[in-house]
Amino acid sequence: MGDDADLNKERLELVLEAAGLDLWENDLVSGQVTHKATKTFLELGFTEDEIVSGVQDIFGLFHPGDLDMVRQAVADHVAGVTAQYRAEFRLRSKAGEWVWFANYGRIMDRSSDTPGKRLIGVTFNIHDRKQKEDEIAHINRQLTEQNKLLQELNAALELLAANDSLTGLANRRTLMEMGANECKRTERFDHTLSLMVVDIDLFKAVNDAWGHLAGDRMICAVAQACAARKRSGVDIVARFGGEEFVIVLPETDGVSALRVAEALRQEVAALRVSVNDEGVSVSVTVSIGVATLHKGSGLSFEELVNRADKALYRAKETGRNAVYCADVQHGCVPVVHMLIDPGEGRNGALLT
Ligand SMILES: Nc1nc2c(ncn2[C@@H]2O[C@H](COP(=O)(O)OP(=O)(O)OP(=O)(O)O)[C@@H](O)[C@H]2O)c(=O)[nH]1
Repeated sequence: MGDDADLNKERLELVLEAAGLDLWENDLVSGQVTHKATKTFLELGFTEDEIVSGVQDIFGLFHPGDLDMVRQAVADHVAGVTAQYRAEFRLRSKAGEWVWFANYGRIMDRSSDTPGKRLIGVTFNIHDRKQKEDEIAHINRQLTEQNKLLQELNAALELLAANDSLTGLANRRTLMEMGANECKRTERFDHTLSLMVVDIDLFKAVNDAWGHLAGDRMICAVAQACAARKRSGVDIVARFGGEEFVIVLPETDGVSALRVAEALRQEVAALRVSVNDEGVSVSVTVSIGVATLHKGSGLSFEELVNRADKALYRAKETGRNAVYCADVQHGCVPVVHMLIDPGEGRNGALLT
C-alpha cells in the first residue's frame, strides 16, 4: 500500500512537472498554507526559506488590481456558485516586477462541516501568454485607430474627388454622373427636369483689373448665391468650369426654372464682391441659359447641357445679365419668345 502511494505520488509529480503546474493546498478555515507552491515562489525569485505560510501573506503578493477578483473567485467556489476556482492574476516578484499566473483549484471537503479546510489547486505561469495578449490587444488598438484614420482619409478623398476645391460645390464629374441619373429618372417616371448654366459676365476683366484672387472671390460669391437656391437633397449645384456653374432642377418645368433663374440673376446683380482688403468692392452679373427635359425627348444629360449652353450664348450675345431658355420639346427651331417681363428686354427670353 505504501509503495502504491509512493508510486502514485511520483506519477503525480511527473505529470505536474511535465505540465508546468505547481501544486498547493490551503486551509481556508485556519488561513494556513498546508502545501506550498514552491516552484511559483522560486520563479518569483524567493528562496525556499522566504516562502510565506499564511494565506493572507500570499494575498499580500497579489496585484491590488487583481486581489478583489481573486477573493471573489474563491468565495464563489466556496459558496458552491462555481464548480472550480479559477483566476488569473499578477504576483509581485522579489525584485518588484509583476508576473502573470493562473490558478485552478477545488474545495476537497465540500461535504464536511467546515468546507474550505482543504482548497487544493495548481498554479501555472501565464506571463508569456498574457504579454502576447497585451501585444495583440495593442496591435488591435493600433489597427482600429489606423482603420478610423483610413476611413476619415477615404471620406476626405471622396469629398475632394466629388467637389470643387475652391467653392465646395459638386465638380463637373459629379455633375455629369448625377445629372445622367436624373435624366434616367425623367424617362422612367415622366418627371420634368430643368437645368441652368450660369456664367459670370466679363469675368476676365475682373481678373485683369484686380488679380486672380479677386476673381476667385467673385467665383465664390456667385457659387454661394447658386448654392443658396438649392433645394436640399433635390437640386444639384455644380461648378462646371472656370466661372461657369450648372444647376440641375429635378421636377421643375421650364417656366418655374426661368423664374428661379431670373431670381438668381437679380440676386447676383445686387451683390457687391470685395476685391481687395482695402474695402474695394465691385458689382457682378451673370448670364443664364435654361433648358428643360421631358420624357421621350431622348436627350442625354450632355445634350441638355449643350442646349442650355446655347441659350446662355444667346444671353451673352444680347448684352449679358440675362436669362434665356432653350425649349427642348420643340427642338432647335430658332424662334425667340419673350416669356417673362418683356419690358426689361434682357430677361426671360425663350429660345427654341
Ligand atoms: N480667378 C480665376 N479665374 C479663372 C478661373 N478659371 C478660369 N478663370 C478665368 O476666367 C476667364 C474667363 O474669361 P472668358 O471666357 O473670356 O469670359 P468672360 O470674360 O467672363 O466673358 P463673357 O463670358 O463673354 O462674359 C479667363 O480669363 C480664365 O483665365 C479661376 O478658377 N479663378
